[in-house]
Parts: sequence; structure tokens; C-alpha cells
Amino acid sequence: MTDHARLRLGTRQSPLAVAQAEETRRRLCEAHGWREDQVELVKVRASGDKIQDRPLADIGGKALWTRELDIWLAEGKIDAAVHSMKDVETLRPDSLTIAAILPRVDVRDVLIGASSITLIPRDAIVGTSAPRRAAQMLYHRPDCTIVSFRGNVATRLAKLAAGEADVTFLAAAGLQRLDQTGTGTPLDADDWLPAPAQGAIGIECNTGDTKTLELLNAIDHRESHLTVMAERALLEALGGTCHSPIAVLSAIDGDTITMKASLFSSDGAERVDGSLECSADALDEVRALGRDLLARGTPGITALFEGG
Ligand SMILES: NCc1[nH]cc(CCC(=O)O)c1CC(=O)O
Repeated sequence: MTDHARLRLGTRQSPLAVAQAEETRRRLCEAHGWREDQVELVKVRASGDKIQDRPLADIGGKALWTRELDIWLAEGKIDAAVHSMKDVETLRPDSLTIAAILPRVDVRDVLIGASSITLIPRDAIVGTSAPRRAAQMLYHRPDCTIVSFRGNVATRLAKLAAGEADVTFLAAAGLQRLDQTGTGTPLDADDWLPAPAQGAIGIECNTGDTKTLELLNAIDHRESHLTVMAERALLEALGGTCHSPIAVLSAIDGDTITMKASLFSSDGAERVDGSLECSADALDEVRALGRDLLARGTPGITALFEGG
């Protein structure tokens, strides 16, 4: 650590990841009265970024986004790591703690290439590698064909421009953080539920590192933390992986969480919905919703979660 740095913040190298790390640095400096150079950004190349040609679900899942940063934390080369919470595996080692969640921004998916789902031309090619987006699309538009579309935001926009697909999806949060808010059409989150924890930035540190835990606690946003944890509790109850088409959105008002969730079969032909309202600390009720969704699931849905 350079002698003036108070905290070494690890991040992946993609422009979105770096923008998220810069936001984290800005909030830390604001909370602690530090100069910008007192938070050192350490850019780490993640396996998920190295392998671009195959769907993430086939090559090791979300762990590929966190593996390198987990190791750098364990080896003490960084004090904290910044993640898109959407990309963080449901089960994390006890040695790591999600110490802060920043204020969640726009949770919606943005449709790029058409102004609404119904106005997408017949038999269109849809570029997405997210099982949830593929299943939602096929649920609404079974005429479409899904093609795999990996890569960072710029790469995916370039693939679309090159005609590899007619439409694609991006998270509004990612576009916002890259100053590209004018791009595409945001989809109403009530009809088109986002991924668990979409739009939330989380910062992890070593569980035993009380000093860093305390520094990060100062930038934790309680409401965002509680909704993200509730959505992750649902994933846990479902045994969900990134193979599983799970859509969920929760909101918090005071101490009350409301949640809407849908599970899909991979081909989008089957869907089961549920909702709940509970106290923010009653995550058992969220887990019960997960079990209820599975109990009501049709064969194409439950098959995806067996042994998950
Ligand atoms: N899976 C990649 C990923 N992880 C987080 C975001 C966007 C930011 C967020 O949702 O917090 C994206 C890009 C996308 O889905 O368009």
C-alpha cells in the first residue's frame, strides 16, 4: 500500500466495474473526509472477463466474477472488493462479509433495438446470455430466437450494431453508471421483473477485519442492504444458480418489505408467480415464499431447481 492510502479497493477491470469502484471511492472519501488518493483502486482481471465466448452458466457461473478478488482479499493484497451484487454467488464463504450496499439505482432492464416487447418484429433474434432474460422473452414472445451475447456493455452494443441480433437487454443501472441513460427503452419493473439484486453495488471485506468493516459501514445504505439481502434469501431458498430463470423485485417502506417473484422454465412456456409482504428482519417468510414457489412449480420449472 502506498503510505498515504487508507484503503485498497479491489475491482474488476471492465468500464462498468471501474465506474462502480469510483463511486465507492467517492462515497468513502465523502464519509471519512479523505482525499481521492487515499483510496487506492486495484484493478484485477477476473476469469469471467477472460472467457468471452461461452455462456457464463456453462463455464463456472458467478464465481468467475469474484474468484480473483476473493483470493486477493484472502492474501491481504486488497482491503475490500466492489461487486455488482447481481453477480455475487448466493453462498459466500464465512471468511467474507458483505459490509456495505450502496443506494440502489434503477433496477429495470432496458430493451435495446425496439421500443417495446410487443413491437419487436416477428421471429426476431434476441441476444442474451442470461437465462432469466431468455425465459422472460420467450414467455412473452415465443416466436423469438435467443442467441448467446456475452461481453461488457460496449461489446454487447457493438454486437447489436453489427447485426448479430435484432434486440438485446442491458441493466438500466449499468447504462446509468456509464452515462448512457438515453440508450434503449426501460421495461416497467412490475411486468418485467429484474434479476435478484440488480442495480445494487456491494462491498465485501474479510470478516475478521474490524477496521475495514467499520470504514465500510459508514457508506452502507440500510434500505438497499435489506432489499438485496431479502432477494438473496429467496435465491438461497430456491437453491438458485445462474442457470435458473429467477426474477424478483422487492421494495422497502420503513420496516416492511414487499416482494414479487417469478420462476420460469428455460423455454419460457411455464411461469409461477408469488408475492409477499413481511417485516424486513423476517427472512424466514422470504424463504417460505421460495418453498411455496417450488411447491407450485410445473415440471419444467422444478427440474431446474432440483439439487440446486
Ligand atoms: N451480468 C452482467 C452485469 N452485472 C451487473 C450489470 C449491470 C449493473 C447492475 O445490475 O447492478 C450487468 C450488465 C447487465 O446486466 O446489463
